[in-house]
Amino acid sequence: EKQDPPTPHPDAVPVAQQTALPRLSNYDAVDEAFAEGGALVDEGEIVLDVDTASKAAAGFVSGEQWPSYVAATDVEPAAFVLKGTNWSDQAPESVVKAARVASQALEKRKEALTKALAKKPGLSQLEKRTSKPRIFGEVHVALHEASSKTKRCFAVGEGDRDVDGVALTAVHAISLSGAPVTVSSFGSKSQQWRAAELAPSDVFIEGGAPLPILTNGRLQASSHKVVTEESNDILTIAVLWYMDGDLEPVNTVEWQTTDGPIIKIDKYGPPAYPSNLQECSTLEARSLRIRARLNGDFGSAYVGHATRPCDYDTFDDFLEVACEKASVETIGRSDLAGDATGSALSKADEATCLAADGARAFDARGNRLRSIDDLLRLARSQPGVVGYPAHFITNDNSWDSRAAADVWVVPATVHFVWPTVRTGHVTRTELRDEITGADAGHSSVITTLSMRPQVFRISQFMLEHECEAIIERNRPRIKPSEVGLVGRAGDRTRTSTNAWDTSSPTARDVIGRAFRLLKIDAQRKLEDGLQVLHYDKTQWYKPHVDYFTQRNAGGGGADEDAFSNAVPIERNGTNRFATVFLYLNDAAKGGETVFPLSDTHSTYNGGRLTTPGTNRTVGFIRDSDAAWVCNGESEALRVVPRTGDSVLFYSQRGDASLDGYSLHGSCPMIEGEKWAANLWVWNRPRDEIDRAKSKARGSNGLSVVFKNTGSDEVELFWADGSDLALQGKIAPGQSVDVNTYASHRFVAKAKGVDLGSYVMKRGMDPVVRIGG
Ligand SMILES: O=C(O)CCC(=O)C(=O)O
Ligand SMILES: [Fe+2]
Repeated sequence: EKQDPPTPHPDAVPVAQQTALPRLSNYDAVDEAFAEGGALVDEGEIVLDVDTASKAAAGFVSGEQWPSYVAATDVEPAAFVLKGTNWSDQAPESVVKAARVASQALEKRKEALTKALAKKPGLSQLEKRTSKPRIFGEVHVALHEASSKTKRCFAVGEGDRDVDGVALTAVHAISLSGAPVTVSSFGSKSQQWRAAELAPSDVFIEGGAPLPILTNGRLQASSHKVVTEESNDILTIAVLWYMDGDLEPVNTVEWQTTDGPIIKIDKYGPPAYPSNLQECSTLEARSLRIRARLNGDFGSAYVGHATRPCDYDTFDDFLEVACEKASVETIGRSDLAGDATGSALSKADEATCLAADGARAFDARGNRLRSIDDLLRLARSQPGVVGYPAHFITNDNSWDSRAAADVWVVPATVHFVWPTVRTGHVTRTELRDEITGADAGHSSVITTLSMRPQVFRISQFMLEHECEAIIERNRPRIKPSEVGLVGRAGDRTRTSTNAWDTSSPTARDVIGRAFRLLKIDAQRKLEDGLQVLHYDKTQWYKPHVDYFTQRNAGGGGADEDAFSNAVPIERNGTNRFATVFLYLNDAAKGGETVFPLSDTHSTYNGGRLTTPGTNRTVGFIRDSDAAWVCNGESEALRVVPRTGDSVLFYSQRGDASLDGYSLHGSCPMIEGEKWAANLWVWNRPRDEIDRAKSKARGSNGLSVVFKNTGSDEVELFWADGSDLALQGKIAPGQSVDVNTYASHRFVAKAKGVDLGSYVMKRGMDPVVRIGG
C-alpha cells in the first residue's frame, strides 16, 4: 500500500516561485465581481453562479495587494484567506454567510469535538503549557473549477507559537450548480480519507490536527479534498478555528472575531507571528524532517513530518512536540511493522516524549542534538526548498527518501537504532565520549548491509593491537562454548570455543566504545561482557537469535518459566537488544557471519527462508538450510571477517519488539582459524535474567570441573542419547569447566579407549577426575 508523503503541503511552492504569487490590492473588485454576477444569497442557502465565482477568482488572481488577507495561488484552486478583526466587514456577503453557517455548525459540535481531541495521543501535555485560552478563527475560500480532477482546499492556519494548538475545521462546499457535492477530508492524524455528501446547506466538520503540522511555519489544520462531478464548479468555504493551549476554552467562540492585531496571511510567505528567533522572520527558515526510530523494519519509520526549529522557544518543547507527533504517526501502523505477523507497533506509545524522562534526538549521523542552535545549524545545512527540503517532496519512492530524516527522535524507554536508509548507505561516525573525551579521533565508517534485519559493518572499530591483546589474553582461557541460559556443554549447534572477558583493560575500552556506537550510556548491567570466540577448521555456529525467548531461555531443561520478563516491549521487559560482533582476525576461508533471513535474497518474497519462524520456534532453521545459506548459491548476507571491523545488528526493532529476522550464525571454517568476540547489549538492566540463572542453577543446573589427572590427552564427550558429542580435549594436568544439568551423562576417552562414564547428580563433587 502506497503511503502519502509525510507532511509536506502538496501545494508547497518553491521559494523562487513564491515571490511571483499575485497579491490582491483591491477588495472592492472582488466584491463587485460577486455583486455584478448576482450572487444568490439566502439565509441557510447560498448559491453562487459559476460566472460570479469565476470573476471573483479572476479578480483575486489579477489583483495586487489587499490588506488583511492574502491571496491567491496562481494554480487551482484559486483561494484566499480572510483573517483579522474586521475581515467580516470586508468579505463578500456571500462568503460571510457561508462562513457563518460553517462556523455555527462547528460551534454546535464544539464540546464533542474537544472531548474527542482530548483523548488523542499527544494532547495530554497541553494543560501544562496552557497560557491564555484563546480561539482564533479564519476563513478559507477556494474556487474549484470543474475542469480539474483533483480539487483540494487546504485550511492552513497560522503557526502556533508554542505549537500546542488544536484546530477544528468546518467546510462548507457549495456546488455552483446547486447539485450536492461530495467532500472528502484527509485526517492528518487518522491518515485516512473521510467522505460526506453535502447538500447546499450542509457543513462538513472535521476535528483538526491535535498536534501541529507546521507547513511553511503554519498550522495545517486539515486538508480538504473535494470530489465531485466533473461538470460542477465548487466553492469551498472552510472555517478554521484553532485553539491555543486549552481544550476547554472559557471564552465564547465568536467565529468572526479574533483578538489581536490584524494579521496578514500569506499562504506561502513568512510567518505572520512574532518569534524570538530572528531566523523565523525570514523566508530562509527551513524545516527539518522528523522521524521517530520506532519501527526498525525497512530501516526506519518512514512516516514523518517537517517542522521548523525556529518555531520553538526551547529545545525541550521541540523534542516533546516532534517526538509525540512522530510517535503518533508511527504507532498502530501495521503496514510499518513489516514482519510476517503484521503486528502493529503499539507498546511504544507508553514511551514518553519528555526530555526530562529521557526522550532524545539525534541527527542522521548519530550526533545527539541538545539545543535549538543545534537544530538551526542542521536546518541551515540542508539544501533544497525553503520550508520543504527538496528530497522531502520528491515523488521518488526509493528507500532513500522514505527512510531518511534530518532528526531522529527517540522516546524515553526505547533506544536509538541507526537509520539503515538503504543497503550500502554509509555514515561516518565519531566514537568519542562527549564527556571524558575517550577515543578522541577514533572515527568509524558505518555501512548498511541489510535493512531487515538491521545489519551494519563498522569498519575500523578496533585497532589491530587491541585485537591482538584480546586474543592473547584469552587464548589460554577458552573452552567449549556454552549456549543458553545455563550453558549446556554438548550443544552441538555451536562447536567453537569461548572465554568471557569482562574486565581486561582492552575489553573495557572496547565495551565503552560499543556503547558510544549504540548511543546508550554505558552500564555494566546492560551488557554481558565480551565473549571471545575461537573457531577452528570445520567449527561453526548454527543460525540462532541472540535474544532469549521463554523457550530458549529455559536452556533446554531448565525451568521453562525461568525468565519471564523477556518481552522488552512490555513494561520493564528486558532482553538482548543489539549485538556488536568484533572480528579479531581475518579468517582465511569460511567463518562468515551469515544472516539467513536477510533481505539480500533476490527471491526474498516467497523465496526460500524468508520467515522468521514463530514465537515458539524463533531461530528455527533446518540443518540443510543452515548449510545452504553458507554456500555460494544462497544470497543470504554473509559478512566476511576483517581484522578490527565489527558487525552491528539489532535483535529488537525500534519499538523494542523482538526481531525474528535477526537470525544469524557462523558459517563453518574452511581454512585457518577465526577469532572474534561478541558484546551483547540489553535494552534494560539484566537483573531479571541473573535471578533466573541462579534459580535455574539452583534447581537443575550444575557447574562441574573435569580434570585430566592421567598422562594422555583426554577427549570429553557429552552423551546425547546414544550420540557422543565432543566437548573438547583436555591435556594432561589440565581441566575444563562445564555447565550442565543433573542427569546429563559425559564420557571420557583417551586414544579412543573409554575411561569412564559420568552421570551428573545434584550434590556431587564438582570436580570430576579422569584417568590416572
Ligand atoms: O561467529 C559469528 O560470526 C557469529 C557468532 C554469534 O552469533 C554469537 O556469538 O552470538
Ligand atoms: Fe549470535
